[in-house]
Amino acid sequence: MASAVRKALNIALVQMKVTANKATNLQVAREKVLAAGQNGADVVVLPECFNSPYGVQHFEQYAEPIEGTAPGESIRALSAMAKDAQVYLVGGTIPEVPQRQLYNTCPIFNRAGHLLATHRKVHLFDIDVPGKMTFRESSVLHAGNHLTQFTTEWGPIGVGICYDLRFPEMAMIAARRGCIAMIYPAAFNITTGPVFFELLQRARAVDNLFFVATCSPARADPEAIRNEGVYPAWGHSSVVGPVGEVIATCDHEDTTVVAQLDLDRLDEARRFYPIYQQRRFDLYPDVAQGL
Ligand SMILES: NC(=O)CC(=O)C(=O)O
Repeated sequence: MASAVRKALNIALVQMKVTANKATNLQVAREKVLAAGQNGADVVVLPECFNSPYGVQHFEQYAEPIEGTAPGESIRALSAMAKDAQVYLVGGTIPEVPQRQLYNTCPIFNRAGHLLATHRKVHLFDIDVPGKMTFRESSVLHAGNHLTQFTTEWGPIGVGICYDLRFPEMAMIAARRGCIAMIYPAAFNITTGPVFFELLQRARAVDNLFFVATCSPARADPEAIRNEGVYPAWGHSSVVGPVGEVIATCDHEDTTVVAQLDLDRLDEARRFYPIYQQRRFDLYPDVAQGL
């Protein structure tokens, strides 16, 4: 008898504290990914910049190659974690240096530890909110040039990184290519996080009637933020369902958020609100490009 297709997948978001010590970050990530796998996770997500502090002054020092014959230590460690935990691993992001140019890149592994895909942050985080938050990723990073999806037994899943969440086109194209979810390793901050983070996740979910999951670093200690200029991550890693409902979330502490993505929820939302059939691409053909 053919085995029934499972209609739900378990996801775990590892909101870990990131330090200046790469080896410690890799070890902490490993422990948490293995624990998530033991607790039944199918897909585990790490935060944006999980192996290095988040800041343009740090990227070069922590950067590694991802693809090719000599991947860096973070990639070897992530591959082993995915294999040992038997999970799909959306491996947060690391600063990537394929040759001379730097990227902020998310590597994605299957349960055997094979690299399935990489997503290079497409929209770089360049903002200036005077006196609160100035960040200019483009001063050292190059932008990625492709949209990313990977295949699972539940359906394809799209991947973006943090600032990519602000661009609805990316999630919409993923949805129209059949994705059941978008996953974003992210590091919003205490200026933009309270205003935008949940709102953007709920917007992307309800725009497309699919799941959205984000994974942030935990917030550093207040003294390190005040005295050493450490990036003040917002935290609040979350899973949002197809009608914009927050299924699981947290504050800014070191924790793992778990949730079930029940595909019946997605089918039901699309039955109740048939926007996929009702779109009028004849009136907005420029948005129809990109498939
Ligand atoms: N860190 C980011 O890429 C994005 C962010 O913090 C924001 O959009 O706000």
